[in-house]
Amino acid sequence: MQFSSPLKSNSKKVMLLGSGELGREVAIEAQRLGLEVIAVDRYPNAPAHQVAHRSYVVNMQNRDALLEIIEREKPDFILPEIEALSIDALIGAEAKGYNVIPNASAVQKTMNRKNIRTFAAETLGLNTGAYEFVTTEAGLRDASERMGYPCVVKPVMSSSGHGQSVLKCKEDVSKSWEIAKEARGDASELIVEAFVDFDYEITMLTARNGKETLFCEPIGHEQRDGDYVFSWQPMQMSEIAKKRSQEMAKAITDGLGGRGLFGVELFIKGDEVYFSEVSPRPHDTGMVTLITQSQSEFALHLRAVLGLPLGFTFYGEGASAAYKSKAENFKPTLEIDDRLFSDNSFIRIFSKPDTHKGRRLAVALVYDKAEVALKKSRELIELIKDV
Ligand SMILES: Nc1ncnc2c1ncn2[C@@H]1O[C@H](COP(=O)(O)OP(=O)(O)OP(=O)(O)O)[C@@H](O)[C@H]1O
Ligand SMILES: NCC(=O)N[C@@H]1O[C@H](COP(=O)([O-])[O-])[C@@H](O)[C@H]1O
Ligand SMILES: [Mg+2]
Repeated sequence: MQFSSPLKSNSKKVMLLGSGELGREVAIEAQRLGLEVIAVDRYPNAPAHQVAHRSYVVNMQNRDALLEIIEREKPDFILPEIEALSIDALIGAEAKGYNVIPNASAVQKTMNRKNIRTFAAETLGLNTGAYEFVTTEAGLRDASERMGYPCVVKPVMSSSGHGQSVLKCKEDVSKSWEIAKEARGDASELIVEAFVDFDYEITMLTARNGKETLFCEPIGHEQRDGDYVFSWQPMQMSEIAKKRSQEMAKAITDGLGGRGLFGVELFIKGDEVYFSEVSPRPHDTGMVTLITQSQSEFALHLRAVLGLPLGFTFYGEGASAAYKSKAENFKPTLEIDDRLFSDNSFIRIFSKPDTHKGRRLAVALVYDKAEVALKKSRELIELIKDV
């Protein structure tokens, strides 16, 4: 394959739609391969804006605004980095011959929990917990009665736990309805899921380059309020659960098609595997691969997109811990203890231009036996403070 220099008439261009911490790592890997990087997001000075050749600020849910930037830049690859995008723009771009990663239909399915759940469970026949969709508070009340308590309520379009709640009893219905409404606006739907009492949950990073499918070692993770706080790799699993997880990851990624890396989220109970959801792009819990693999999930994403070989070396076990802001701040400043800068631990700061309570600002990475690394990352993350 030929690799040109950026900013030339024959440059290869990648356009990131979403320029957060995950996009920033993709942008850095793209720069390393001589690609020209265009970073788009809804606010200025987003993390990937700061390392791209050019950046744009636009309402990415506006079809015309997004298509205008695509037509102006004519990227070789369009890499969706978040879910909240105008799908009409992506379908339109694909129809005009643009290469949307992994493809517009996969983006459309995965951005909406109803689409991906019915595709996985009903079209592909993958094992999931019970689920129903509702559009009214009365519908939610009835569905949760049928489902039993606890059950999990989520807007069909949301991520990082926004609008999500666990319904523990009948009396929680109104509260859950309100929580979901705040995050979803008023036009959408909710999924009511039976609570899966799993032993542990994993992300199976799965890359497809058009010729082969490659799996990373399973990543274990811990979530709080629907958002990741700790992840470690590898997650110790029985051989049978690991094999079933890979089979499920293969089935869902084959079903979605296209090239790129996917984060397949699975719940494991004993040897039983439940499909939860899938990101058609690098996954936040996969930031641990920045320290465990010769080719991180971000590097593998680009290799897959470009159709390059997917090999990599697993350097060794490790863990990651997300640092979330404690307060609103227009000048985010972190006080980080020297103990984070050790032989086998370090920190990546995302450089977000402003922050609010709960916004993820940095990740601590520890290279050690997974159990030890996780314990250490729990301690180290406490040594960071908002100033
Ligand atoms: N049906 C369920 N039973 C038990 N736990 C659940 C269920 N659904 C979600 N959870 C828990 O909540 C977490 C977040 O759920 P989910 O992945 O669906 O939300 P999300 O907002 O898409 O998160 P992200 O964007 O960070 O992946 C899961 O990783 C899991 O820990
Ligand atoms: N689980 C999805 C996920 O981790 N997405 C990552 O968070 C950014 C948004 O952060 P922000 O809300 O702080 O702008 C996204 O741009 C992406 O990098
Ligand atoms: Mg998830």
